[in-house]
Amino acid sequence: MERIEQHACFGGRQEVWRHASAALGCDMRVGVFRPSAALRGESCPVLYWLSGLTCTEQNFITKAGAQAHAERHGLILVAPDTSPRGEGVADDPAYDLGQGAGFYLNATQAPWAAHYRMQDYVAEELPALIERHFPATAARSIAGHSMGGHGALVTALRNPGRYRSVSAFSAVVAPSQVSWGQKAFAAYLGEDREAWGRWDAVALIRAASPSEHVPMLVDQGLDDEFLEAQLRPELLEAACLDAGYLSTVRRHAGYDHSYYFIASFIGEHIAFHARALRE
Ligand SMILES: N[C@@H](CCC(=O)N[C@@H](CS)C(=O)NCC(=O)O)C(=O)O
Repeated sequence: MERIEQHACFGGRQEVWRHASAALGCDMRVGVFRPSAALRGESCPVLYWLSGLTCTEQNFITKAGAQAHAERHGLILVAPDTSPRGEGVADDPAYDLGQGAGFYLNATQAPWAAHYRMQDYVAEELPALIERHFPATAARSIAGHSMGGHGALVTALRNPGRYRSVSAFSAVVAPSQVSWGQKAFAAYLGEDREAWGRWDAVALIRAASPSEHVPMLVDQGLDDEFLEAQLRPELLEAACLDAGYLSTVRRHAGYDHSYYFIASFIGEHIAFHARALRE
Protein backbone atom coordinates (compact mmCIF):
# COMPACT_ATOMS: atom_id res chain seq x y z
CA MET A 1 0.00 0.00 0.00
CA GLU A 2 1.22 3.49 -0.83
CA ARG A 3 0.07 6.61 1.04
CA ILE A 4 -0.68 9.39 -1.45
CA GLU A 5 -2.27 12.00 0.88
CA GLN A 6 -2.17 12.85 4.57
CA HIS A 7 -3.74 15.77 6.41
CA ALA A 8 -3.97 16.50 10.13
CA CYS A 9 -7.68 16.60 10.94
CA PHE A 10 -9.45 17.14 14.32
CA GLY A 11 -6.46 15.70 16.18
CA GLY A 12 -6.40 12.62 13.99
CA ARG A 13 -5.19 12.20 10.41
CA GLN A 14 -7.03 11.85 7.11
CA GLU A 15 -5.06 9.74 4.67
CA VAL A 16 -5.59 8.43 1.13
CA TRP A 17 -3.92 5.17 0.14
CA ARG A 18 -3.41 3.52 -3.25
CA HIS A 19 -3.12 -0.24 -3.51
CA ALA A 20 -3.39 -3.06 -6.03
CA SER A 21 -6.69 -4.93 -5.65
CA ALA A 22 -6.69 -8.64 -6.47
CA ALA A 23 -10.51 -8.78 -6.38
CA LEU A 24 -10.88 -5.95 -8.90
CA GLY A 25 -7.72 -6.44 -10.97
CA CYS A 26 -6.75 -2.76 -10.85
CA ASP A 27 -5.26 -0.11 -8.56
CA MET A 28 -7.71 1.41 -6.07
CA ARG A 29 -7.73 4.47 -3.83
CA VAL A 30 -9.22 4.45 -0.36
CA GLY A 31 -9.61 7.16 2.26
CA VAL A 32 -8.61 6.18 5.81
CA PHE A 33 -9.16 8.45 8.82
CA ARG A 34 -7.11 7.54 11.88
CA PRO A 35 -8.37 9.05 15.12
CA SER A 36 -5.67 10.19 17.56
CA ALA A 37 -6.13 6.95 19.53
CA ALA A 38 -5.08 4.99 16.43
CA LEU A 39 -2.12 7.33 15.85
CA ARG A 40 -1.00 6.40 19.40
CA GLY A 41 -1.18 2.74 18.36
CA GLU A 42 -4.43 1.85 20.15
CA SER A 43 -6.61 -0.62 18.26
CA CYS A 44 -9.84 0.99 17.10
CA PRO A 45 -13.05 -0.35 15.54
CA VAL A 46 -13.74 0.49 11.90
CA LEU A 47 -16.67 2.14 10.15
CA TYR A 48 -16.76 1.52 6.38
CA TRP A 49 -18.46 4.16 4.21
CA LEU A 50 -19.76 3.45 0.70
CA SER A 51 -20.46 6.45 -1.53
CA GLY A 52 -23.00 6.96 -4.29
CA LEU A 53 -23.08 7.33 -8.06
CA THR A 54 -20.30 9.44 -9.62
CA CYS A 55 -18.29 9.50 -6.37
CA THR A 56 -14.68 8.59 -5.69
CA GLU A 57 -12.99 8.12 -2.31
CA GLN A 58 -12.88 11.95 -2.10
CA ASN A 59 -16.54 12.93 -1.73
CA PHE A 60 -17.10 11.57 1.77
CA ILE A 61 -13.75 12.63 3.19
CA THR A 62 -14.04 16.21 1.90
CA LYS A 63 -17.78 16.90 2.34
CA ALA A 64 -19.35 14.89 5.19
CA GLY A 65 -17.44 16.34 8.14
CA ALA A 66 -17.31 12.86 9.64
CA GLN A 67 -13.79 13.09 11.05
CA ALA A 68 -14.69 15.21 14.11
CA HIS A 69 -17.23 12.59 15.18
CA ALA A 70 -14.92 9.64 14.45
CA GLU A 71 -12.21 11.32 16.53
CA ARG A 72 -14.62 11.76 19.45
CA HIS A 73 -15.67 8.10 19.35
CA GLY A 74 -12.24 6.68 18.46
CA LEU A 75 -13.33 5.07 15.18
CA ILE A 76 -11.25 4.47 12.06
CA LEU A 77 -13.19 5.53 8.92
CA VAL A 78 -12.56 3.69 5.65
CA ALA A 79 -14.02 5.18 2.45
CA PRO A 80 -13.25 3.27 -0.76
CA ASP A 81 -13.88 4.31 -4.37
CA THR A 82 -17.21 3.29 -5.95
CA SER A 83 -15.98 0.97 -8.73
CA PRO A 84 -12.89 -0.50 -10.33
CA ARG A 85 -10.98 2.13 -12.32
CA GLY A 86 -8.57 2.47 -15.20
CA GLU A 87 -8.24 2.31 -18.96
CA GLY A 88 -8.45 -1.48 -19.05
CA VAL A 89 -11.70 -1.50 -17.06
CA ALA A 90 -15.07 -1.57 -18.87
CA ASP A 91 -17.01 1.70 -18.72
CA ASP A 92 -20.15 3.36 -20.02
CA PRO A 93 -20.69 7.02 -20.87
CA ALA A 94 -23.75 7.23 -18.58
CA TYR A 95 -23.17 8.35 -14.98
CA ASP A 96 -25.16 5.43 -13.56
CA LEU A 97 -23.28 2.50 -15.12
CA GLY A 98 -19.63 1.44 -15.23
CA GLN A 99 -16.86 3.41 -13.54
CA GLY A 100 -18.26 5.38 -10.59
CA ALA A 101 -21.30 3.07 -10.49
CA GLY A 102 -20.15 -0.36 -9.34
CA PHE A 103 -23.26 -1.01 -7.18
CA TYR A 104 -21.17 -3.04 -4.68
CA LEU A 105 -22.01 -6.38 -6.34
CA ASN A 106 -20.06 -9.08 -8.16
CA ALA A 107 -20.91 -8.84 -11.88
CA THR A 108 -21.50 -12.04 -13.82
CA GLN A 109 -22.00 -10.59 -17.33
CA ALA A 110 -19.53 -9.50 -20.03
CA PRO A 111 -17.84 -7.06 -20.25
CA TRP A 112 -18.30 -6.25 -16.55
CA ALA A 113 -17.46 -9.58 -14.89
CA ALA A 114 -13.70 -9.19 -15.50
CA HIS A 115 -13.28 -6.33 -12.97
CA TYR A 116 -16.59 -5.45 -11.31
CA ARG A 117 -16.32 -7.47 -8.09
CA MET A 118 -17.00 -4.69 -5.62
CA GLN A 119 -18.70 -6.98 -3.09
CA ASP A 120 -15.59 -9.16 -2.81
CA TYR A 121 -13.56 -5.97 -2.51
CA VAL A 122 -15.58 -4.19 0.22
CA ALA A 123 -16.59 -7.27 2.23
CA GLU A 124 -13.40 -9.37 1.99
CA GLU A 125 -10.28 -7.84 0.51
CA LEU A 126 -10.50 -4.34 1.97
CA PRO A 127 -11.23 -5.38 5.60
CA ALA A 128 -8.34 -7.87 5.45
CA LEU A 129 -6.04 -5.14 4.13
CA ILE A 130 -7.19 -2.61 6.74
CA GLU A 131 -6.84 -5.07 9.60
CA ARG A 132 -3.32 -5.98 8.42
CA HIS A 133 -1.98 -2.44 7.88
CA PHE A 134 -3.78 -0.35 10.52
CA PRO A 135 -4.38 -0.70 14.28
CA ALA A 136 -7.92 -1.97 13.66
CA THR A 137 -9.95 -4.33 15.78
CA ALA A 138 -12.15 -6.90 14.04
CA ALA A 139 -15.28 -4.91 15.08
CA ARG A 140 -16.78 -3.44 11.89
CA SER A 141 -19.83 -1.47 10.93
CA ILE A 142 -20.90 -0.16 7.55
CA ALA A 143 -22.76 2.91 6.23
CA GLY A 144 -23.35 4.59 2.91
CA HIS A 145 -25.26 7.03 0.72
CA SER A 146 -27.67 6.36 -2.16
CA MET A 147 -26.03 3.60 -4.28
CA GLY A 148 -23.68 3.26 -1.30
CA GLY A 149 -26.65 3.03 1.06
CA HIS A 150 -27.78 0.08 -1.04
CA GLY A 151 -24.21 -1.25 -0.83
CA ALA A 152 -24.05 -0.92 2.96
CA LEU A 153 -27.44 -2.57 3.52
CA VAL A 154 -26.74 -5.43 1.10
CA THR A 155 -23.22 -6.03 2.42
CA ALA A 156 -24.45 -6.22 6.03
CA LEU A 157 -27.44 -8.41 5.09
CA ARG A 158 -25.37 -10.83 2.96
CA ASN A 159 -22.71 -11.28 5.64
CA PRO A 160 -24.48 -12.05 8.92
CA GLY A 161 -22.23 -11.68 11.93
CA ARG A 162 -19.68 -9.61 10.02
CA TYR A 163 -21.00 -6.12 10.88
CA ARG A 164 -22.18 -4.81 14.26
CA SER A 165 -24.52 -2.23 12.72
CA VAL A 166 -25.56 -0.72 9.39
CA SER A 167 -26.83 2.71 8.42
CA ALA A 168 -27.73 4.54 5.25
CA PHE A 169 -28.63 7.96 3.91
CA SER A 170 -31.00 8.27 0.95
CA ALA A 171 -30.53 4.59 0.13
CA VAL A 172 -31.59 2.69 -2.99
CA VAL A 173 -33.38 0.11 -0.80
CA ALA A 174 -35.08 -1.89 -3.57
CA PRO A 175 -32.86 -1.72 -6.68
CA SER A 176 -34.90 -4.43 -8.45
CA GLN A 177 -37.91 -2.08 -8.41
CA VAL A 178 -36.35 1.23 -9.54
CA SER A 179 -34.67 2.36 -12.76
CA TRP A 180 -31.14 2.95 -11.40
CA GLY A 181 -31.05 -0.61 -10.06
CA GLN A 182 -32.86 -2.23 -12.97
CA LYS A 183 -30.42 -0.72 -15.48
CA ALA A 184 -27.34 -1.69 -13.44
CA PHE A 185 -28.57 -5.18 -12.51
CA ALA A 186 -29.54 -6.01 -16.12
CA ALA A 187 -26.04 -5.03 -17.23
CA TYR A 188 -24.04 -6.58 -14.37
CA LEU A 189 -26.20 -9.63 -13.56
CA GLY A 190 -28.25 -10.28 -16.71
CA GLU A 191 -31.99 -10.86 -16.81
CA ASP A 192 -32.19 -13.57 -14.08
CA ARG A 193 -34.46 -11.88 -11.50
CA GLU A 194 -33.57 -14.44 -8.85
CA ALA A 195 -29.97 -13.28 -9.03
CA TRP A 196 -31.17 -9.67 -8.59
CA GLY A 197 -32.85 -10.60 -5.30
CA ARG A 198 -29.50 -11.58 -3.80
CA TRP A 199 -28.39 -7.94 -4.21
CA ASP A 200 -31.61 -6.21 -3.12
CA ALA A 201 -31.94 -5.06 0.52
CA VAL A 202 -35.74 -5.37 0.58
CA ALA A 203 -35.59 -8.93 -0.78
CA LEU A 204 -32.77 -9.87 1.63
CA ILE A 205 -34.68 -8.47 4.63
CA ARG A 206 -37.70 -10.56 3.70
CA ALA A 207 -35.45 -13.67 3.62
CA ALA A 208 -33.33 -12.97 6.72
CA SER A 209 -33.66 -15.24 9.73
CA PRO A 210 -34.15 -13.45 13.09
CA SER A 211 -30.76 -14.57 14.41
CA GLU A 212 -29.13 -12.63 11.54
CA HIS A 213 -30.69 -9.24 12.23
CA VAL A 214 -28.32 -6.25 12.47
CA PRO A 215 -29.13 -2.87 14.11
CA MET A 216 -30.24 -0.64 11.19
CA LEU A 217 -30.70 3.13 10.83
CA VAL A 218 -31.88 4.82 7.62
CA ASP A 219 -32.26 8.59 7.10
CA GLN A 220 -34.13 10.14 4.17
CA GLY A 221 -34.58 13.78 3.19
CA LEU A 222 -38.07 14.74 2.03
CA ASP A 223 -36.79 17.25 -0.57
CA ASP A 224 -34.58 14.57 -2.17
CA GLU A 225 -35.05 14.75 -5.94
CA PHE A 226 -34.63 10.95 -6.20
CA LEU A 227 -37.02 10.01 -3.38
CA GLU A 228 -39.99 8.71 -5.36
CA ALA A 229 -38.27 7.38 -8.48
CA GLN A 230 -35.20 5.66 -6.98
CA LEU A 231 -35.17 5.47 -3.17
CA ARG A 232 -38.64 4.53 -1.89
CA PRO A 233 -37.94 4.01 1.85
CA GLU A 234 -41.55 2.84 2.33
CA LEU A 235 -40.56 -0.44 0.65
CA LEU A 236 -37.88 -1.00 3.31
CA GLU A 237 -40.33 -0.16 6.10
CA ALA A 238 -42.91 -2.61 4.71
CA ALA A 239 -40.31 -5.39 4.38
CA CYS A 240 -39.08 -4.79 7.94
CA LEU A 241 -42.63 -4.80 9.28
CA ASP A 242 -43.50 -8.06 7.46
CA ALA A 243 -40.25 -9.77 8.49
CA GLY A 244 -40.20 -8.47 12.07
CA TYR A 245 -36.85 -6.81 11.30
CA LEU A 246 -36.12 -3.99 13.76
CA SER A 247 -35.00 -0.85 11.97
CA THR A 248 -35.25 2.91 12.39
CA VAL A 249 -36.27 4.87 9.29
CA ARG A 250 -36.36 8.65 9.75
CA ARG A 251 -37.62 11.32 7.37
CA HIS A 252 -36.29 14.87 7.50
CA ALA A 253 -38.30 17.77 6.06
CA GLY A 254 -36.37 20.13 3.81
CA TYR A 255 -33.25 18.01 3.20
CA ASP A 256 -32.15 17.01 -0.32
CA HIS A 257 -29.90 14.26 -1.74
CA SER A 258 -26.62 16.07 -1.19
CA TYR A 259 -23.74 15.84 1.24
CA TYR A 260 -25.29 18.82 3.11
CA PHE A 261 -27.87 16.29 4.33
CA ILE A 262 -25.20 13.72 5.19
CA ALA A 263 -23.12 16.32 7.06
CA SER A 264 -26.20 17.29 9.10
CA PHE A 265 -26.79 13.76 10.46
CA ILE A 266 -23.46 11.94 10.14
CA GLY A 267 -22.72 12.64 13.81
CA GLU A 268 -25.85 10.72 14.82
CA HIS A 269 -24.90 7.84 12.51
CA ILE A 270 -21.38 7.66 13.92
CA ALA A 271 -22.75 7.71 17.51
CA PHE A 272 -25.17 4.90 16.52
CA HIS A 273 -22.31 2.79 15.14
CA ALA A 274 -19.99 3.64 18.06
CA ARG A 275 -22.55 2.25 20.51
CA ALA A 276 -22.66 -1.06 18.60
CA LEU A 277 -18.89 -1.17 18.06
CA ARG A 278 -17.93 -0.45 21.65
CA GLU A 279 -20.35 -2.98 23.20
N1 LIG B 1 -27.73 13.84 -11.10
C1 LIG B 1 -26.47 13.45 -10.57
C2 LIG B 1 -26.63 12.08 -9.98
C3 LIG B 1 -25.44 11.70 -9.20
C4 LIG B 1 -25.60 11.98 -7.73
O1 LIG B 1 -26.50 12.68 -7.25
N2 LIG B 1 -24.66 11.41 -6.99
C5 LIG B 1 -24.71 11.47 -5.57
C6 LIG B 1 -24.80 10.05 -5.07
S1 LIG B 1 -26.17 9.20 -5.84
C7 LIG B 1 -23.45 12.11 -5.03
O2 LIG B 1 -23.02 11.81 -3.93
N3 LIG B 1 -22.80 12.98 -5.83
C8 LIG B 1 -21.52 13.53 -5.47
C9 LIG B 1 -21.52 14.63 -4.46
O3 LIG B 1 -22.61 15.19 -4.15
O4 LIG B 1 -20.43 14.94 -3.95
C10 LIG B 1 -25.45 13.45 -11.69
O5 LIG B 1 -25.88 13.33 -12.85
O6 LIG B 1 -24.23 13.56 -11.43
